[in-house]
Amino acid sequence: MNHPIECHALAKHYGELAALDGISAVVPRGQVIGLLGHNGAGKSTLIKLILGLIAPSGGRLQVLGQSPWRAHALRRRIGYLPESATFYGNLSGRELLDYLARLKQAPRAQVATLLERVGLAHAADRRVGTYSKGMRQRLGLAQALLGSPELVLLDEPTTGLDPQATRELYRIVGELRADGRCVLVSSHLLAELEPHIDGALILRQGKLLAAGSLHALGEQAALPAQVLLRPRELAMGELLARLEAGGVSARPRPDGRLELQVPRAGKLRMLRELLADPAIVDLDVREPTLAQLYDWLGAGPPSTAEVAA
Ligand SMILES: Nc1ncnc2c1ncn2[C@@H]1O[C@H](COP(=O)(O)OP(=O)(O)OP(=O)(O)O)[C@@H](O)[C@H]1O
Repeated sequence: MNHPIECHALAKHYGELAALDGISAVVPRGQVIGLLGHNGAGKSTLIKLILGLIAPSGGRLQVLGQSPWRAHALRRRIGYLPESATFYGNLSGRELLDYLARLKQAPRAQVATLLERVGLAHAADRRVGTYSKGMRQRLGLAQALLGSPELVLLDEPTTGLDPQATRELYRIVGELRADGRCVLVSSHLLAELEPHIDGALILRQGKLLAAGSLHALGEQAALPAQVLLRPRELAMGELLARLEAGGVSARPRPDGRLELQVPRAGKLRMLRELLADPAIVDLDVREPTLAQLYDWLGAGPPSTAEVAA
């Protein structure tokens, strides 16, 4: 069966500039995939190509089994929340969704359900012009879900949302995944995004730097785990000396704990030894984060020399 998004050597040029430079990847059904990259890496260009708003300069792109360029009927099967959604402020939330449901040929009955789902039922009959930024973002999510799209594209979806609304948004994203939809989320907030995605597409200067499940990318990077130790009272010096004698370098932290970088290969053996050490009263293990993986891949912005080249 086709994947919701499949691209091969996909390219988009603006004159001399390769905004996308030969991207090959698939985005599977029933998964939430992070679309990551620094400013100007090519994320919005990829989203516009998927939506069929711009034509590729080369390569092949299939979205829900067809080429998206000028495929107007395909857009009804895709939900899209733009980075800063602007709405006609004189309509109420309900009127606006009613109007968009008609445009998208979505069942009008979905309007009330979606307003409820994004937590806007109480404000459904208020003018959108009176909505807060977070409320407008929720309305944007509701319009993206009209017509029960198979593919949902969310561009920086938590901009302007408070922590509770952010949790609610990711709860809905989780429901979409459970329902077999495919969700592509573009974001710079790696720590916020990490618990909610199955995998990532990481772009840098128009090229695909990495693609795959977070687990597979983590295995590939083989970054060390971070271990935090709390020594028994007055045992810090004794513990540090013992670790150093064993060839382990530890960094004392301002919170009174010791931080160790433990290579994946010897992790279990080292943890067993640490657990048996009477000078340690508490121990935390932290796996490498998406942000560390991102740095390891060198996904940051280009240097001045690269820009000049
Ligand atoms: N219409 C256009 N004409 C010329 N250059 C463009 C156009 N659209 C995008 N670009 C360039 O293509 C490159 C990729 O831009 P794009 O908007 O896809 O990046 P992005 O990863 O979405 O960045 P951001 O995180 O800032 O939104 C950038 O160098 C940008 O200046």
